[in-house]
Amino acid sequence: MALAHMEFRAFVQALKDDGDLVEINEECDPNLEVSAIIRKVVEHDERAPLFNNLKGQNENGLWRILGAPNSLRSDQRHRYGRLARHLNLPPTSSMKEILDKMVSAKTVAPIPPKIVETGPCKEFCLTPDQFDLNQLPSPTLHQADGGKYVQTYGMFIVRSPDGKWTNWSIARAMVHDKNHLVGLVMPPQHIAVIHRMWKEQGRDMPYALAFGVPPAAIMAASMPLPDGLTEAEYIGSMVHSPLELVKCETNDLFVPSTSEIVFEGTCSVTETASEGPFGEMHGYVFRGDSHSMPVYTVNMITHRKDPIMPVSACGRLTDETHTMIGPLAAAEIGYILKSNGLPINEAFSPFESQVTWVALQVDTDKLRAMKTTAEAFCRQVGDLIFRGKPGSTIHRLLLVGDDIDVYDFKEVIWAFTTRCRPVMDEYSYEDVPGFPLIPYMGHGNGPANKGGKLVCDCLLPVEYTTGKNWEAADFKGSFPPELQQKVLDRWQSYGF
Ligand SMILES: Cc1cc2c3c(c1C)C(C)(C)C[C@@H](C(=O)Cc1ccccc1)N3c1c([nH]c(=O)[nH]c1=O)N2C[C@H](O)[C@H](O)[C@H](O)COP(=O)(O)O
Ligand SMILES: [K+]
Repeated sequence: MALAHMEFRAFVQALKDDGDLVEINEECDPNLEVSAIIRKVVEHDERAPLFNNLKGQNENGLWRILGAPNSLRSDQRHRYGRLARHLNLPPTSSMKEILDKMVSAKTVAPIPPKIVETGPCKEFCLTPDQFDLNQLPSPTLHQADGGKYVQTYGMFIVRSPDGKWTNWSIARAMVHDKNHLVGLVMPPQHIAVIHRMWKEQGRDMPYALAFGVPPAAIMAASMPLPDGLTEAEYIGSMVHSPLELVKCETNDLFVPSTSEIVFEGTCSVTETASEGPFGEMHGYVFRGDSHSMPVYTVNMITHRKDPIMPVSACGRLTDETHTMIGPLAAAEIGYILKSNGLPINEAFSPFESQVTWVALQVDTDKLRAMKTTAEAFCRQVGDLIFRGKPGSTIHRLLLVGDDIDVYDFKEVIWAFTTRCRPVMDEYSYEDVPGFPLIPYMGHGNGPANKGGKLVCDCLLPVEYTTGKNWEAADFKGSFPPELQQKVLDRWQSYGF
């Protein structure tokens, strides 16, 4: 058995070995029942459900469903265990260790993938006359959704017309008819950038949609890596070994050879259909919230025996749209700020902000050496992030001092509520792209796609000049270390 981060099926086995899997063998209905179970799981950080017996499975077991593939564990010591298993890290890894791993490949040479002749994903091949996406167990995830969102944790593979750039990303798609999907293709996402390139040439865009890819790959697919970067090479250097890819049957794209299921086809650059509404990552589904989006033709399905379809039933906390989209954007944002010489130690997107915020821990010694002002510094940070793609889903950047652990929301909200004077310490951005999925944008009072962003300065003025002039009125901040140690040593004997 391969390693969990390199093969999806090994990943599922690793969850089972961790006691982090519930195998449901009684028949479940992909119409809402499966998603209701997944929603209850992710709202309580329960074990991941593997649905082995779905209504609509075909004679070769196409398909089973793994719900909550990258959500949280209830045991605080293994809270991010499922994310860690995606990256071959110990299940006790912290979010910092996970995000550092995602950024680690930036400073090493890319390792190109290895092309292999065939692989498990080729065990079965179905032409359009042999499948009907409406008869297969495509799940309906929320009762108000506009369709069956079969694609929520698969990986789109698209390539620029000149062949130089192959992008891997997660973007949602729902069943349109027996062998068509309609999917969200939204600027500034790379799938939209590449789709535009094909549109300008008047040619439909070849795509592959691989489900149950190597977990390390799906993590990079969900990260806003630089334009032009081919994720396959990035992942290779991140895991220190080439990914094994196999050629599609109906186009020249390559997919991970151990993928559970592969849809191959072309994405129209002219034909659109109604996409949505969809129960989205900020926790809402608005009736009537549908838009014209490109139609994908499915020209072939290849798959393993008894394949597993991963499903992210997204919405309110805490599912893959929170554990991945925010944190991975924060990792890229932190990297951009550091590589521009700004004194940033850590970056994280708090789940409690519905991943609309990124908190940035500032190295205040280096900040003071800059002899800058709050306004100048905040504008420097805001201009770098809000005018770039990685910040596109983030609407608040919080600058906090070195005493604040950005991975702990209690710390972040304490600094925000006590050190950032509303309005005066906030620097607004109304002339930058906005994220329309956030309800106050897409269903609010202002333009859906523009503005509504802030840099919030949660550093007190002294932190820019002479340094912290306060002590925290708490156990660690207001008592001599030896007394703290004495109290800790005697805690039991006191009677606690
Ligand atoms: C982990 C996850 C991620 C996304 C999405 C979902 C999940 C589980 C689902 C499918 C559940 C929900 C869906 C969304 O509705 C959320 C969303 C997020 C960002 C932009 C639009 C929608 N979505 C998604 C997403 N990107 C989108 O372009 N339409 C999408 O449909 N993303 C984010 C996207 O993968 C990241 O932004 C990557 O950086 C994109 O790669 P690059 O373009 O940077 O190379
Ligand atoms: K990506």
